[in-house]
Amino acid sequence: MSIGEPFVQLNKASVVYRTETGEGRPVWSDVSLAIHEKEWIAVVGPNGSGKSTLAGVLLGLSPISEGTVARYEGLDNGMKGVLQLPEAQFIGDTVEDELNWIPYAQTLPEEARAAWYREVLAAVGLEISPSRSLLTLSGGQKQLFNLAVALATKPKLLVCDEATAMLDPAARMDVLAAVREAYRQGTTIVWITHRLEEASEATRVIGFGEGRVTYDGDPHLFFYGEGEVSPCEALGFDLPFVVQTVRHLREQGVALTALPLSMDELAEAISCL
Ligand SMILES: Nc1ncnc2c1ncn2[C@@H]1O[C@H](COP(=O)(O)OP(=O)(O)OP(=O)(O)O)[C@@H](O)[C@H]1O
Repeated sequence: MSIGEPFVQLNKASVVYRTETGEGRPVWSDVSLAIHEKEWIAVVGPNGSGKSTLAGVLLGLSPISEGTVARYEGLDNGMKGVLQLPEAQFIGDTVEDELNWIPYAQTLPEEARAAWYREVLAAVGLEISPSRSLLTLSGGQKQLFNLAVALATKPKLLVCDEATAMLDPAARMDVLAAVREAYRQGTTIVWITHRLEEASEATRVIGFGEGRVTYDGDPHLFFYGEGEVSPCEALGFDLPFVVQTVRHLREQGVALTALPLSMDELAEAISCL
């Protein structure tokens, strides 16, 4: 891979779905974007704005109607998706069946596998028996397991579509920790989410709305903006708690030198006052 060559590149891409009556319904059009190694991209936008469609296009599961999509050849099997219906992605019957499909599992001697299963499951905070039938897992457990399987393949590019949608707050923290660790180890992340606070660690935010990309750039600028209305608010979202707090502080005449996005960053900025 030459330096700067993107993993995936969309050029003037559009997606049109056919309706029941045969008409074309555009989801988004004229989308040009490139996903580079070492990025952590949060994709946000209202319901129906086409975020899952983007996931499908990136993963090569959905066709585009116009424009081009190019994928870096060296990605090979190094691209993984964690999609909204986890069970649709399972191929095995049990936890261990599913994990045994991963090529690395096949290099492990039988005696080493149990420890590896535990490690893979623990990465997302799952404590389930390897012999458990996948059908008996709860919705949240299926979602966690699907992510665990994707992470265990150590993908170069991981595309997650609402991977925390069914999770309780503690499990959500576990998932974010696991994704943070994968990112630290070199996995490029595309993170589609409705929870804006999950965009706080991203290196870039892409906002979808009104059938197009409305924002593509720095997360701080997305949330704080430059004018009265930030790009986040322009998409119809309430600002996350941390950003609202900074705004209130500003209104009280307290100006922070940093623009925090997470609670930890907010605490640090306040401690510097
Ligand atoms: N297979 C399909 N056939 C026809 N229309 C579709 C199909 N898949 C999605 N759509 C339509 O395309 C639009 C975008 O859907 P998509 O699921 O990509 O949005 P989204 O931003 O992920 O939404 P959400 O946040 O609700 O998950 C919606 O209007 C949806 O109804």
